[in-house]
Amino acid sequence: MRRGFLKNEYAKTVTAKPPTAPPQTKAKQTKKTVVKVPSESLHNAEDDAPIKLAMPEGDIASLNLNLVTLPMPNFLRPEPMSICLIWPIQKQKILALPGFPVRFVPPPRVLYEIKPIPGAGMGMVATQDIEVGDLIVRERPLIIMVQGIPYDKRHPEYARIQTEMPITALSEENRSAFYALHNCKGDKAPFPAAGIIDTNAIGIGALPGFENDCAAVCKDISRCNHSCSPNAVYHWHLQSFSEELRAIRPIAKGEEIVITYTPLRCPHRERQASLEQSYGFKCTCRICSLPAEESRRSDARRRLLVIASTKNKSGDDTELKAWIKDMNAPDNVIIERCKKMLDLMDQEGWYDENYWPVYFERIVKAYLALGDAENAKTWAEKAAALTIAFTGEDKGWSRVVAHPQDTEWWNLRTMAHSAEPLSPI
Ligand SMILES: C[S@@+](CC[C@H](N)C(=O)[O-])C[C@H]1O[C@@H](n2cnc3c(N)ncnc32)[C@H](O)[C@@H]1O
Repeated sequence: MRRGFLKNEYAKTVTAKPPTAPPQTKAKQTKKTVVKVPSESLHNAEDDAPIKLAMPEGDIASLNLNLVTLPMPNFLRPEPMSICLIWPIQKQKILALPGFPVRFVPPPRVLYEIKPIPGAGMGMVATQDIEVGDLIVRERPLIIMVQGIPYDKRHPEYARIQTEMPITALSEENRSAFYALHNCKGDKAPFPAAGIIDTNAIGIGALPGFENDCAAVCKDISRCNHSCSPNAVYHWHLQSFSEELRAIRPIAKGEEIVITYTPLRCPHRERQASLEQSYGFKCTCRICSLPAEESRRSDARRRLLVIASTKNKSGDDTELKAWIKDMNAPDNVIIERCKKMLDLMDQEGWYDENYWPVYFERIVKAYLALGDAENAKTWAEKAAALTIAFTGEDKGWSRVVAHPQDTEWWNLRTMAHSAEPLSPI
């Protein structure tokens, strides 16, 4: 589960496009700033086009990887650092990023503890109530490396030396923290560090300069256990060179903080097989513990969400625009349909970044088009919290909360209808 980090496209203002409006509204129009309702998929390509290096399959270790401390020790501003095993070009590109690095600021409050979880080793547990979007952890990873290095089959000895290099370079405290992490591969791993990396590494996507994904091992985030109804999600923030973990559902004090290790769109049986094979455990989360009939319903709900996502795309306003003009369509038709989809997500406890944004976007736009500021704000607030949870930024939702009347959707349906000629008596 890996997302690119997005540029804030929505912070900029644009000149108002005059809506189709009755004459009296037109007369009052002045040029004003229009607030945009965010409507972009949360997925995005990396800004920086990676350079393609000719890399023979399975021959990773023979190439010239460098051991680098990033962001770069600054003795005037001591901060945690990550030991990285990356290509020289990546180091150059990262250090050349404008404004890099953004200062590392730890979360204002400690919201969790790491403690034993029955049947699941250690895990992360909330020590306070946590709201959607709240920052739970911000961490500079212990180590970062190009994926696949420990398992270079053509040069197994060299692979071991390379993998252990960044671990050797860690401080004694961090090295102990690394070796204290769980190794679900046991003797099946070619060497212990490979098993620990395999069990705990988090995908952070490609770093600038090279197209292959990198993986990070973190002291605390790597302690999060799995659930098929996760209440938290992590994302990589390149500018501060840190991994953030945020809540995607309210988490009560004492509740375990859980993420997903596997694609949640897959049916129960496939999820179980993948977790067993890659992480050596049988998932007993709420969804995986459902009786057979209920479990089939859960699979069907997930399938429905996947199918619906192929038809409903963020930023596609065709349906909304047709509804705005259609006098015969009920006011709540789009809102109710979208709420049903969100209800399926609630039942599953599964908020997938590919699925929820489009429904929030449509609900907010529909309420705006109806001139219902209160409901538009309530839903835009929820969308802001979830967007922050997945990306660390609100992407412009807070502006919609603050200025619903200044959005380009405001009152569109109401105006379209009041502009209709009266039907003859
Ligand atoms: C990244 S580690 C998570 C932290 C780990 N529990 C520990 O003690 O350090 C992944 C391992 O945790 C265990 N684990 C994670 N989620 C689990 C779950 N839902 N049920 C049982 N074991 C789980 C498995 O042993 C898995 O290989």
